[in-house]
Amino acid sequence: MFWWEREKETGSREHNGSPPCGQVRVLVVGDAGVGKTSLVHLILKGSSIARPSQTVGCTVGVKHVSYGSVSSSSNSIKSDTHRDFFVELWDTSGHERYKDCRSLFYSQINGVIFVHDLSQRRTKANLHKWAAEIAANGTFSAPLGSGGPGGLPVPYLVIGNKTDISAKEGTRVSSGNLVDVARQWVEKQGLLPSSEELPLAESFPGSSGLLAAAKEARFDKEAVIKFFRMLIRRRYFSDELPGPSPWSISPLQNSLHLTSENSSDENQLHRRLSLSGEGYKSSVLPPLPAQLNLAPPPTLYPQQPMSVPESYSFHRFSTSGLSEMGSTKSSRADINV
Ligand SMILES: Nc1nc2c(ncn2[C@@H]2O[C@H](COP(=O)(O)OP(=O)(O)OP(=O)(O)O)[C@@H](O)[C@H]2O)c(=O)[nH]1
Repeated sequence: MFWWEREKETGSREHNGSPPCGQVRVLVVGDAGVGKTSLVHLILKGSSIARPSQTVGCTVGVKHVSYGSVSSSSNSIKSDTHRDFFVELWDTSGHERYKDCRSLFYSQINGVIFVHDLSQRRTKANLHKWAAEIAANGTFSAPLGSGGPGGLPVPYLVIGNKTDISAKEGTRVSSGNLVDVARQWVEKQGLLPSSEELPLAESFPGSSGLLAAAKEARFDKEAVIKFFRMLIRRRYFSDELPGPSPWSISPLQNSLHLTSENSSDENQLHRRLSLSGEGYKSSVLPPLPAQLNLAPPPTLYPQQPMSVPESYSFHRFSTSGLSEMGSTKSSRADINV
């Protein structure tokens, strides 16, 4: 099954009377039960989901993200411009059952969010397989000049979930994954019908990581939004980048927890712009530089491939390096939501 979900808060709203003027597509992948659907819900709604059902195939959610820039005219007078964009979040099922068909959803990808369960080390190691699968079977929009993990040619973000049950790693096992194992066993026996309803949520300890994160506002929303904006910039504004990307800085600074690295104009931009797009006040705006020669697709489908010459070294928006992605060591560098 495949359906389209729009963000309720902003999806039906057209800021400033203008529809969003482009979109980027982000795949959300990881093993079954790591919390992809929960994460996407948190990103879209800003709240936790109590009992997510297992994703069947793929679910697409859409978030509005505003992107702006400070442009300089020839007479050195600066003007602010900003636009709304769709960020499509393609939440793909991590279940083995969909392995053969899920590459259907690996189409025109701008970026990838990898999710793993901090209490289940193998889910982090498996991210390499996910990266390789996507790299081998996907098509990409605005690809990087060189490949990342598994040859993945687009920026990615790694998110470690279930911090609440990973605290005593090694001494405690995620009950959620025990349930998953049980579910897989039951399915293999042919005992579980297509409804796939097992009471996953009820098996967890009282506080869930995402739930707690949502309640305590610990969710690093800004880092995620920054990732989305970076993808928007790459796709639609790449000709605004005169030199190396602000992300292509020394590896030591490649941390999602570091905001100091973002002393670029993009960070100032974040301060100026509302994350949710609220306060979007400007009237009719001139075309953005990249749009002068790029026609954004009028609808979400089909997304047109775009070739962007990558003459700069691009930083992957992840603090987990290739090797670490396959390692079992948990890293402070991941966003732990
Ligand atoms: N303890 C705990 N449980 C969580 C957390 N996040 C999600 N869960 C639970 O983990 C289970 C699986 O979450 P989902 O979001 O459906 O996982 P998924 O990765 O989308 O799973 P698939 O659709 O099967 O690929 C659900 O019962 C969630 O309530 C968390 O941070 N902590």
